Amino acid sequence: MLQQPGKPWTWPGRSITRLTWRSVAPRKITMGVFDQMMKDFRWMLDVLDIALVAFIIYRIILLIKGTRAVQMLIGLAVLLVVFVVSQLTGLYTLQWLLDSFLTSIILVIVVIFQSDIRRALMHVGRNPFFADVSYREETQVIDELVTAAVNLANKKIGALIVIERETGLKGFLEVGVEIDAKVSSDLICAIFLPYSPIHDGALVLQQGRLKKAGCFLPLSQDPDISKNLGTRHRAAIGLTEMVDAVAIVVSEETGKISAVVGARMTRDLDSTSLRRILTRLLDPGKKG
Ligand SMILES: Nc1ncnc2c1ncn2[C@@H]1O[C@H](COP(=O)(O)OP(=O)(O)OP(=O)(O)O)[C@@H](O)[C@H]1O
Repeated sequence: MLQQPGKPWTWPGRSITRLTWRSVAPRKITMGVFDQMMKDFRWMLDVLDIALVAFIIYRIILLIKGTRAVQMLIGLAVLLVVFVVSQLTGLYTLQWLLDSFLTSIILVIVVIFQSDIRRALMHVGRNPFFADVSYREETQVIDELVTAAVNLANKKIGALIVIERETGLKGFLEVGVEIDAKVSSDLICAIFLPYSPIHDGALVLQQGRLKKAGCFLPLSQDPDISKNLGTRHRAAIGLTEMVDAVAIVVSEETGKISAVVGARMTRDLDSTSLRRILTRLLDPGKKG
């Protein structure tokens, strides 16, 4: 572009005025048509907008149903009601206090619900457990897991078995020992025998196979967990707070079998109830 003293900016051979008029005029017409279209179909966008927000709220409710997050949400709702009441009644100090708290509410929500948010975001990277396995093999895997858990429980041998579902477990497998074997109850029992060098830690299943043993999982920091539960159970809860995996825990102390998913533990299972839970959660026959 060139500029001579006292003259407008020019592109070689054209003045800016002409260039601007030519380019803007058709754009004005296009914008007019676009605006009109947006006005005509506004109701459609409104319906889409409401449907999307309803869907997001529905998914959030499904995600937090039955978790600690519900109690915290109720707590936040109570604070909101107190804030409105303090505004209506003119309780200025209380109003100021709650106002300062509620202005940073987004930050508070992110901190309180960090594990739920992490779990929801991780859901995006889908990686179904039975992606490359036939239906017959799928039910066989569940049978082998149930047999192993029952055998270990009968002998009061402690075990922690983690089954990956849609969320990848790669980040938790760094310290484990590679196995990559077909799922067999005998092999699972052998891994957890007290003299086995890899009996400590968790056995992890991925894509229908025994992938790694001796894996170290994050321990839950939840203060509400019963004091009777030690680190094996806490590790199962800790992992499932973060990912959608299923954990089977066999207690060395009591010989009881538990299944943990979404940080919720179902205790004292027998072979029938464990099979039912695994069949529901792993959903054999359904491909992702
Ligand atoms: N962070 C962890 N990740 C994986 N496995 C763990 C972890 N912490 C402990 N374990 C396993 O749990 C075992 C200790 O279990 P502990 O007795 O503390 O727990 P527990 O929940 O009381 O189980 P149990 O009822 O079997 O005694 C360890 O030997 C180890 O195999």
